[in-house]
Amino acid sequence: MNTVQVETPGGSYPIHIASGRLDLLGQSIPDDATAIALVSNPTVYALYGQRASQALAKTGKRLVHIELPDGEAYKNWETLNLIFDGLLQNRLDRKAVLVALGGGVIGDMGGYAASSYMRGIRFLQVPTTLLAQVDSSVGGKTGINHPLGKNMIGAFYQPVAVEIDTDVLATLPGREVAAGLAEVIKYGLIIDAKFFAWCEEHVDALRALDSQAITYAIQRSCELKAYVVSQDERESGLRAILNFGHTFGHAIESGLGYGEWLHGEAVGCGMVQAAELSAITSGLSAESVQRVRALTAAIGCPVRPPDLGTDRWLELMQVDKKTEGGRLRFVLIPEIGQAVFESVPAEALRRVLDNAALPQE
Ligand SMILES: NC(=O)c1ccc[n+]([C@@H]2O[C@H](COP(=O)([O-])OP(=O)(O)OC[C@H]3O[C@@H](n4cnc5c(N)ncnc54)[C@H](O)[C@@H]3O)[C@@H](O)[C@H]2O)c1
Ligand SMILES: O=C(O)C(=O)C[C@@H](O)[C@H](O)[C@H](O)COP(=O)(O)O
Ligand SMILES: [Zn+2]
Repeated sequence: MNTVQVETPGGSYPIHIASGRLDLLGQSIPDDATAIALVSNPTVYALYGQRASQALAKTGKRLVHIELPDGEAYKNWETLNLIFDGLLQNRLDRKAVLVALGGGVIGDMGGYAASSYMRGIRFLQVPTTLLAQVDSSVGGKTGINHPLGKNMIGAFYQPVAVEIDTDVLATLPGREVAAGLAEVIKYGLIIDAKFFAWCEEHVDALRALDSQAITYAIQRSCELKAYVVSQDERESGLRAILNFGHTFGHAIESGLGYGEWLHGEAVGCGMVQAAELSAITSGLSAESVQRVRALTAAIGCPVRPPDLGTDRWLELMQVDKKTEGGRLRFVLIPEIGQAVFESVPAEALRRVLDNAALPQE
């Protein structure tokens, strides 16, 4: 088993990465827990609910299951309330532990519910998508979407542990694998050029979920994310680099309606746009932009942005949480493996967005 440790003011916890972790979930439930709420959706529960329940039942604690509808379109207030309904109807107290079993949608909503139920109960992240294993389960960003903007309501709230069972990726659709790989290559682009080059070399193995390659990619991603969030839990500086490609990506997600493009697909395309912007404003070479575009396409993500129209793009991006005093700010990469956080001249941004309006080839 590989273990990566996260150390933040809001909590320190292990990320366990191995085959078969699902059968050992009970080990991560604190001894003084009074009950366990297993939160998942019908897709994940049908595949892994029984195994997770059996492992949790070994603690001897009362176990209740709370089922949420599946999909990004349901990452909202109404669904969040279903979690509170389930916790209250089952009379779970302050010493209960919430277990989020699923992808990033379940993890973000489960974590946010845990942050505010009775002003905070403990929670365990059990990520079952590649994206959730390499990114969303780590670092304590929790929350829901608003029709006017992505992840607009939420809290920083750290789990007690992250349990990553690499076996569960076997049932993941190819499109979801591609979406997860987008966040993997993001780490290479912002902080580890050697890892980016490794991803280029191993792209076929990664797409095929080759066990050695994917386990290394998960571990390296978790190490890099743990390093960043341990430095800056609440995004007062460094952590913003994890948002590379997201100003464009979140605009795609909310502009098209949540769920049409997967989060990882939108981020993949957004990283290509952010690389183009970096070439105009921050000296990224044309060859490096081409490497970003080629690897994004090779993992199976779209590289051609949807034509939202430049004005609509600008309106959608304005909602970004990094905006200060109406001024948009971007994570840019002067070279692969290095990131800076800056505002850009309006003209440079327009050039990138106007490109998004070119006719399809
Ligand atoms: N908190 C963070 O730091 C952070 C980071 C990145 C992304 N996010 C958020 O995460 C969400 C995206 O997460 P996601 O990509 O995991 O999407 P998701 O949670 O919607 O899961 C994708 C699909 O895969 C299914 N699924 C899950 N595990 C499966 C498995 N093992 N086999 C088969 N199907 C499975 C799900 O039911 C769902 O239909 C977005 O809302 C995004 O904003 C948060
Ligand atoms: O953990 C972070 O910090 C990130 O930015 C990771 C992103 O991949 C993730 O999509 C996150 O949810 C975006 O956060 P937001 O604050 O831009 O909504
Ligand atoms: Zn993301």
